[in-house]
Amino acid sequence: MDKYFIIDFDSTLTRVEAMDLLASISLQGLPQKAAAEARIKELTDLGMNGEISFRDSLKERLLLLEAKESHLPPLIELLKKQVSISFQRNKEFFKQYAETIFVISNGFKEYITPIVTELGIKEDHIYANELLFDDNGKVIGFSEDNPLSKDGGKAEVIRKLDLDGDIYVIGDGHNDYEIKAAGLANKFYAFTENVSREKVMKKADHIAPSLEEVLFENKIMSAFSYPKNRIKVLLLENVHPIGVDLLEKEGFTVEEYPAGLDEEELAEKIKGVSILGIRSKTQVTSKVLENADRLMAIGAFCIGTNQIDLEAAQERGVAVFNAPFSNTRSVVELAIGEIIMLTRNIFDKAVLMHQGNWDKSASGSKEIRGKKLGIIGYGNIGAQLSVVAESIGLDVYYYDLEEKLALGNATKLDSLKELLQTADIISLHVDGRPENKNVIGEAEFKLMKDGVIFINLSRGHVVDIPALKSNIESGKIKGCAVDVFPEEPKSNKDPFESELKGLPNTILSPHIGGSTEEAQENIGNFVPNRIMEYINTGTTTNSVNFPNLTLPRLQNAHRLIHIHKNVPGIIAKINQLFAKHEINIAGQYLKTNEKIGYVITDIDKAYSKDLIKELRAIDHTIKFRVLY
Ligand SMILES: NC(=O)C1=CN([C@@H]2O[C@H](COP(=O)(O)OP(=O)(O)OC[C@H]3O[C@@H](n4cnc5c(N)ncnc54)[C@H](O)[C@@H]3O)[C@@H](O)[C@H]2O)C=CC1
Ligand SMILES: O=C(O)CCC(=O)C(=O)O
Repeated sequence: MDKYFIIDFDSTLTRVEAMDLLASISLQGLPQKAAAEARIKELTDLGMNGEISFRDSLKERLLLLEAKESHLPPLIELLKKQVSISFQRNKEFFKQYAETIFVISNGFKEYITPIVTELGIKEDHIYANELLFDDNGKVIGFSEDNPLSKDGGKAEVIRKLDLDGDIYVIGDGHNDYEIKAAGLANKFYAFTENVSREKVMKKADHIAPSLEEVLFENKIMSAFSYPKNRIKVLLLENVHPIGVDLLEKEGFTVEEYPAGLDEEELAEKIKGVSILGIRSKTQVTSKVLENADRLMAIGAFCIGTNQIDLEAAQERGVAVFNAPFSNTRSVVELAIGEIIMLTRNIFDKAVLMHQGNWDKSASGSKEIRGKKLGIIGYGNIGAQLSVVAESIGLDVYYYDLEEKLALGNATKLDSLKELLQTADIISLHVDGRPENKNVIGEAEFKLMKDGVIFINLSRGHVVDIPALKSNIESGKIKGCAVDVFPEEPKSNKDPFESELKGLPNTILSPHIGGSTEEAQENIGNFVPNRIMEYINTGTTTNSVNFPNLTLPRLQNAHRLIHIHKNVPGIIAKINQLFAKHEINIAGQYLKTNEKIGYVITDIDKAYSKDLIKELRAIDHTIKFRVLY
């Protein structure tokens, strides 16, 4: 049985309403332009929602237009650039199915024909209204004999076509739904790539945010192996709008949530989600991952990834990406600011001022020049702090578990003990790995100099809080800044509880070391791009738990992505299957880590479904997907 596709033009095949564009051309320079354009838009929407008769709406709109034949060529040029993105992507579909695709529109043939024939749609498969012109080329009306100039016209055209097969209507308006309502179509797809009309969507059999959705539903090969709108993205903790926008523009279905979620909530919410975006608060535990039935990637919109069970994610074939440098500078600037504030007792003095007390004295206030800054954890933040601190006169010492290049004049120390005994100011920049729990506790505070300044902008659990509190109270620590806490509120609405509240010369901040507009914008750009590269090409550059592979763009081939446990012989098995199915390998890329193997194979276009089944069935396969 043949499948016929009836496609609407305005706001479906093109991203715009052609009449709106025509109005902006024909009314150019006329005093009534703004008012006429607004009324045309209003009439279009009323017509699309079925709230006024179509013929009335068309008549009134044409009258407002002041259009001439000479306005058509520029209109056509503009419309050519406005073909809907997913239609542009799927030109192959229009060529292959030319015999069964019809465009039926209440717009006008004069501009529709040049646009849709370019896509490969046959001229005699275009049904639309026709303009009438006077001798001077002015538009004076439309052919009223044409059924498409009145309500129910689309149904009438289809009835006359008498198509023998299943009929699928793709459109954004009420008049498209009417074809189904008249019993003339098997399915009505509400096409929402350009506009979403609530009333129309409610009546649709299926919502199609892109043409791929329709093609996928009908098992027709499309530009993407899987419609992007079926990829559900869950973004928690107020990810920057740039990030949300990028993922939406890619065609994914994005759900946002302003706060973090606890384990139970996330374990429920994660079902059906393909991409999860979090910041530092949300714990992605193995329990959450057990329920993650469709998860492909996690984006940590921050630096730290200790909140994610990276090993469990890896074992389930879920790639994790973060933004390793996007907020580094912001943390460093806060550390520098706090070092100066604490060394000068500004925080306590400011509190006194707000209470009406004037305490002008130099006692206990010092310059930072020449003071010894001890950095624990000389990674990206520690090293950047080292450079900036040195440039304003601090004498830098550092300790790291790993061998790190000393920048500038910084002095590397061989033990934590040595660093604690040396520094006047200690700033903690270790990562949040579990082994770092209470890396600074009572014993470590004891080793510090009396009157030390202590700063923790890394993770809350790396410092023993009761020990910190008693050392501030005793005066051993003269000034302290803490930005991160073992327990942090899930959202801005939840209360903040900590033993550190109310202590002298202690700056508490709500985990905002990386919260600058610049950093959040950087992160909002960086992480979605890594995720999209992974989804679209398989590239894992910058993944924190997957073998890093940078792949070439896929050209005229299928890309098969196989993630498996790293046991001997898997590659041999994969390649035996290609040989058995006489598949030509265009390129193969492999990388492993301790736990998993990541193999990408580009093959010629043709392959059988059996090959895919057999590849999936190889023992120790974790995940498999096809890209084209
Ligand atoms: N407060 C905030 O808003 C922010 C906090 N952070 C935290 O800062 C941490 C550090 O960030 P980066 O410097 O970019 O990470 P990084 O991974 O580049 O550096 C961490 C360094 O700490 C070292 N290290 C780990 N444990 C250690 C230990 N026990 N003793 C000595 N050295 C140790 C590592 O070898 C590494 O060189 C992040 O993991 C994150 O938890 C990051 C950004 C913003
Ligand atoms: O801004 C955030 O949510 C987290 C910042 C942070 O701690 C990080 O980048 O690791």
